This record gives sequence, structure tokens and C-alpha cells, in this order.
Amino acid sequence: MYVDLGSALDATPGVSRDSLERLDDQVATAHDRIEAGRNDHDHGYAALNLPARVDLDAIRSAVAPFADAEAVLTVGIGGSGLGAATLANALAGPDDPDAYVLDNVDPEHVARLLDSLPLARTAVNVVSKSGTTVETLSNFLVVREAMADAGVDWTDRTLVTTGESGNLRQLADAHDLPLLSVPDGVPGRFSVLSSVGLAVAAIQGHDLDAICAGAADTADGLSGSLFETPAYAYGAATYALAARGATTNVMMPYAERLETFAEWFAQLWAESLGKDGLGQTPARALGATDQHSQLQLYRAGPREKVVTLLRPTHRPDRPIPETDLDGLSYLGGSTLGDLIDAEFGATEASLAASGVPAIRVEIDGVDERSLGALLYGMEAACVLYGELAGVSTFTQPAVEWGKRAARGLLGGGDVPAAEAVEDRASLRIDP
Ligand SMILES: O=P(O)(O)OC[C@H]1O[C@H](O)[C@H](O)[C@@H](O)[C@@H]1O
Repeated sequence: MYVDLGSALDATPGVSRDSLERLDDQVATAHDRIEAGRNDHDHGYAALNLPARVDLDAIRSAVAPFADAEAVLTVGIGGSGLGAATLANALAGPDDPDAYVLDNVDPEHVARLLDSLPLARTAVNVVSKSGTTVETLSNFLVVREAMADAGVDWTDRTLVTTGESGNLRQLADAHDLPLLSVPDGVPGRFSVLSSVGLAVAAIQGHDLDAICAGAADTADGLSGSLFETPAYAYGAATYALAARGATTNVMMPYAERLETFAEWFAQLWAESLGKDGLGQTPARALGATDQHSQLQLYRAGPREKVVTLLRPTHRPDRPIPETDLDGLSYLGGSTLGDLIDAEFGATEASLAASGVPAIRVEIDGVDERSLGALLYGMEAACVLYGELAGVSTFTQPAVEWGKRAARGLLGGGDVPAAEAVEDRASLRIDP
């Protein structure tokens, strides 16, 4: 992962080279804390040790029964769904099993998806670290029933990834299902480089060693200076920009295959850093498509944004056919790759012309090694940002409140949070 901060220097809000140099002392201190946390295997920091620790053979053996799968359905939400979806959508090839993620309980969507799947040839990958998340468990009960209705033995088609205790672990033990563990000390949104994210990649036949090697390279390159460590450059610059008013971070990949990465990034950034009145709101965009919708706002709207422009520097290409149409002759000899690169450069320049800060992030290609580097790099960036901001990066108390309230409303115990839902104020305007 390569990071270029040039377009954030003379912007509003912006960071100067001098201010980054001053910030580098704090980066060194934060790096020491991160390394101490990694050495002690502390909660959260342990996620940054995954590339060296993850047991790829255990993942390969757990997915071996699903070698015949035509589709793989992950049932999981948040960190238990987005990592698998990011890898699947980035890496999927034409002959791979199709990957789907059920991370919502919209009944119509669930029914349509189940109707469209070849259930007898579908691997069901149920993932929940806590083993208690109501959306995941409810969806799994529905999937299991659909399989039974279709005459499929669900116990032959189900893989479970969960923590050391909870309903899912009990279910896996009771039915002797293939089982993978969420490693200790790894919050869901930092778990993509474990069985949580890698099982689907394994079923699809992707190169797990290369994903982990890309991540390990990035891990080995972490140092106490943002000027030597691209991940820290990104974390430190976004932190400094947020402190100067860039409270929104637009993640804008110029590659369809990375669209889901922006969703994964949004959870990582929002849930980790949104604490104590601080944080930076992640927004998701896609280049070049959103140049024709959201770019107007990014250039000319409120000055509270930094735009992260992400692209692969190599990708399969396709020539634009010659045409004799007047006005299109300038395209002669160009490719779609030339065009999307020109659009990337034009957006960066257009933001700079308006003084809106942008950060350029590049990876070599949308391949296993580069993705491992990108995912790990963004996790390290997030942890560094959290250290600089002094927030509790690895907790999510505000999300837990909502989970308790929903459970209470469904009769799952005497939950004070549920009463707050009943007590909501209303100012309803009827037609
Ligand atoms: O893996 P689970 O325990 O089912 O949790 C799934 C998700 O639940 C909550 O929304 C948490 O805030 C997320 O961080 C977590 O990834």
C-alpha cells in the first residue's frame, strides 16, 4: 500500500509538512504502545499479529467438505460478514463458487436469496464471534429450515466460525459441524485476516498464503515514523485533518472490485474511532461513477471532508474501439484503463483546485497479496489514529446498547434500553 499526502498539504482543512513532522513524535510514542500491546497480546492489538498467527491449515481442513460448492452463503453481520464479502467481491473469478452474504433481516431479501440458491450445492458459513447476534442467529434458523424443506441435510452443508462459548458453539458441538474459532483478542471488525474472513476465500480457492504474506510485509514494515510507514502516514494524516475540521472521510476506490472494501473500511473507521464526541464519519463512494453524482458536494459543499482516492496501479484492460463519430476521435488508441486513470487524476486535481484535501492510496493490483497489504494497512492506520486521538479503539458500547434494546423488544429479557424505545417522542405528520 502506497500513500501520497501531497494533495492534503495546501488544502482547507489541510496539514503542512511541518505539522506532520511535529506529529511524528506522537506517532513514535503511539507505535511503541501498539508494539507493547502486540507483544502482550492485548485485546485488539492482537489483531495486528494475525498474519503470523493464523492457522491456514485449520481453515483449509474445515472447508474441505465443501469442495463441491457452487455457492457459498455467509450468514454474519458487521465484522462477521464484511471481511468475507470484501475478499470475495475483490477476488472472485468466473469459475469460483458464487459468494453471498446474508447480513440483513429484510424478510423479502432473505426469501428471494434463498429461492435463488442451489441449496444442495451451497456451503453455509455461519459466523458470529459472540454467538448471540440476533440477526445472524435468526437468519441461520431460516436458512436451516429452507434447507430442510428442500430435502437437504443442513448439517452436511454448514460451517461454523464462532468464539469459545455461546449458542453457535453449542450448536456446532451438538451436530459435530466443521468448526473454526475466532481468535482471542480480535474484535470483529479487525478479524478479516482470520478464519472469519478467510474461510470463504478458501472455499473459492484463493491463495490464503499470499493474502497473509501481503499483510505480513505491511506488519514487518511498521516503524515509529509516519514518513517511513504508509499505514501510519494514512492514520496520522486523517487524524490531523479531522482535528482541523475534516470530520468526514470519503473512501472512493476506482475499481468495482473494491466497492465492498469501502463498506468494510466504513465499519472499521466508524466503530473504532467514533467515541467521546470524536471520530471521522466514513462516507462511501465509487470512482468514476460518483464523479457524476457526489463530486459536486465534495468539491463545493461544506469544508469538512478529506477524500481518499484508492486505485490499483495494474489491472486487466480493454481497448476502447475506434470510432468515426465526430468529437470522439481523441479516444482513439485509448483503453478503459487509461480512461479510469485519467478520471482518477482529474478528480484529484479538481479537488486540489478547490482546496479540498485528498489522500492518494495505491495498491499494485486487486490480487491476494495487495489486498492483504491494504486490509492490514488500514487496520494499522486505524489503530494509530485511535492512539493519537486517545479513544478506546477496540470497544463499541454504543452498538451494544442497540443490540440490547432490540433483544428486549422481542421479549429477550427485562432490558432498560428497550423501555427507551417505547418512550420515544413522536411528532407525526399524517397526510
Ligand atoms: O460476530 P458477532 O458477535 O455476531 O458480532 C457482529 C457485529 O455485532 C455488532 O454490531 C458489533 O458492533 C460488530 O463489531 C460486530 O462485528
